[in-house]
Amino acid sequence: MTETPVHPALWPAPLASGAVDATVTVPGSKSVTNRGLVLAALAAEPGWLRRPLRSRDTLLMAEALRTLGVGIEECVGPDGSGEAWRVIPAGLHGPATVDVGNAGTVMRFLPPVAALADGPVRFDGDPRSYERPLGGVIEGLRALGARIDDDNRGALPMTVHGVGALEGGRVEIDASSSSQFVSALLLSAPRFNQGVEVRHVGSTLPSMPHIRMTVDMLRCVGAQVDEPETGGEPNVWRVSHSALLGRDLTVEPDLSNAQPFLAAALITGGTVVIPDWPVRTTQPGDQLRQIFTEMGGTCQLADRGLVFNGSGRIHGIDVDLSEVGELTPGIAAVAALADSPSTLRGVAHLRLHETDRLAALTKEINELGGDVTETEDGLHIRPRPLHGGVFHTYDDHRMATAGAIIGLAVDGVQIENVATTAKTLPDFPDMWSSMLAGSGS
Ligand SMILES: O=C(O)C1=C[C@@H](OP(=O)(O)O)[C@@H](O)[C@H](O)C1
Ligand SMILES: C=C(OP(=O)(O)O)C(=O)O
Repeated sequence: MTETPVHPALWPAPLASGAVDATVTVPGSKSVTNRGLVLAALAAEPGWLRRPLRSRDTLLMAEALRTLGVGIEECVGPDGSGEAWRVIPAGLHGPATVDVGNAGTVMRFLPPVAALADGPVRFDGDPRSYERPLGGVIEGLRALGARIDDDNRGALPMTVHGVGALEGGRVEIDASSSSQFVSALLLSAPRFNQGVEVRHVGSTLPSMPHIRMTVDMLRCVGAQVDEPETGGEPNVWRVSHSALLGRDLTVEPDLSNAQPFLAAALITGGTVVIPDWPVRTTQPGDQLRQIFTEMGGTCQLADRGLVFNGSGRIHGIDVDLSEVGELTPGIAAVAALADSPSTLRGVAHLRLHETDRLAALTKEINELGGDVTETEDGLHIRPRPLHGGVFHTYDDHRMATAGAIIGLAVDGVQIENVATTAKTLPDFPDMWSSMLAGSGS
C-alpha cells in the first residue's frame, strides 16, 4: 500500500492584518463527489460528474473504481466548458486491490460494490484506516450474503470475495460510530438481488444530513427509497432492486470546506463571499449559516453566493453538533477566540475520525495557552489569551484548517504538515493566502 505522505515542514499560519474582504470559490463537495462516483459506476448507462472535487479522497475513489473495471475519463463537457468526469459503468472485476487511504467514504462505500465484483477485492489503507470502525459494513454485508476475510476482525485490512452478485434483503446494524455504514449499504442496494432493508439498532446515529444526501442522490438516479423522514419507520431505510440512470450531475461546492473562510470573516470582522452556495442542499456545512450567525456573524444568500459578514465580536456557543460532526474542529477553533465559553456536544464519535479529534483539539489549543477540556461527548472551551507555537495536525485536514483559523488572530502559530489538507482541499494554503490578499480565488 502507498505510504501516508509525510510533510514534516511547518507552515507559518498567516496573521490577519485587518478585516478580510474576499470572494472564495470553493471546490466540489467530497461527500457528493464520492457518492456521485459510486452511483455512476453502478448505473446501467454512462453519466457525467461535473466540477468533481479532485483531492486525495476522491482520487482514491476514482482509482479504486477504475481498478474494478469502471471507466472514468477526464473530459470537457458537451457544452465545451468545465472539467468533468465521464463515468462509464462496466462489469466489476476482481482480483483487485483498493487503497482507501484514510477516506471514510472509500473504506465504507466500496466494500458493498466489491461484493458485486466477480472476484476477490483486497482493501488496505493508511495505518489509521485500521483503527476506524468498519464493523457495521462487514457484518451488514455478511448478513446480506457476502463472504469477507477480515484478518483484523471488524476492521481493515480485509478481502471481500465478490461472486458477481449479492442477495441482499433485511439487515440490522449499529451505525452509532458512523453514519457511513448506513450510506454504504444503501448506495449499492439497487444492485442487490432483493434490494435492502437497513435497520439501525444503535443508541445514536450521527451525521443525519449525510444519510439524507445518500437518499437524495439515490432518488436522483432513479432508485426507490423508503426512509424515516418521509413517513417510513424510524431508523429503517429500504431501497428496491432497480437499474440506475446515468445522470449529468454538477457537484456543489464543499460547504464544510467553506468553513475556514467563513471563520476568517467572523474572526476579522470582514466579509467573505462563497459563490454557488446552494439554495437547497443536504450538506451539513449549510448549518454554518446558523452556527456562525449565533457566534456573531450575519449572512445572506445573494445572486453572487453566500455573503458572510463578521461583526468584530465572536460569541461562545452551546451546541449539539451530532448532525454536523465534521464541522467541530473549525467551530472549536473559533470558540477558542470567543468572548465567552462554549460547549460542543454530541460528537463522541469524532474520537474515531481521521484522528481522535477531541483529544487532538484539546491538546493543541491548550498548548497555545487555551483552556479546553474533553467531555464524554464533546468539548468545553473557555477562551483565554493564546500564544504562538506548533499546531500538530495528526494527518487530519480539519486540524490543519482549525490551526490556520487560530493563526489569523494569534501571532506565531505554525501548522505541522499543512499538506494534509490535500485529503479534501489540496489548494488550501494558496486559497488562504489569496483570501488574505483580498483577491479571493
Ligand atoms: O457520508 C459522508 O460523506 C460523511 C459522513 C460523516 O461521517 P460520520 O458519520 O462517520 O461522522 C462525515 O463526518 C464525513 O466527513 C463524511
Ligand atoms: C470525517 C471526515 O472524513 P471521512 O470521510 O474520512 O470520514 C471528515 O472529512 O471530516
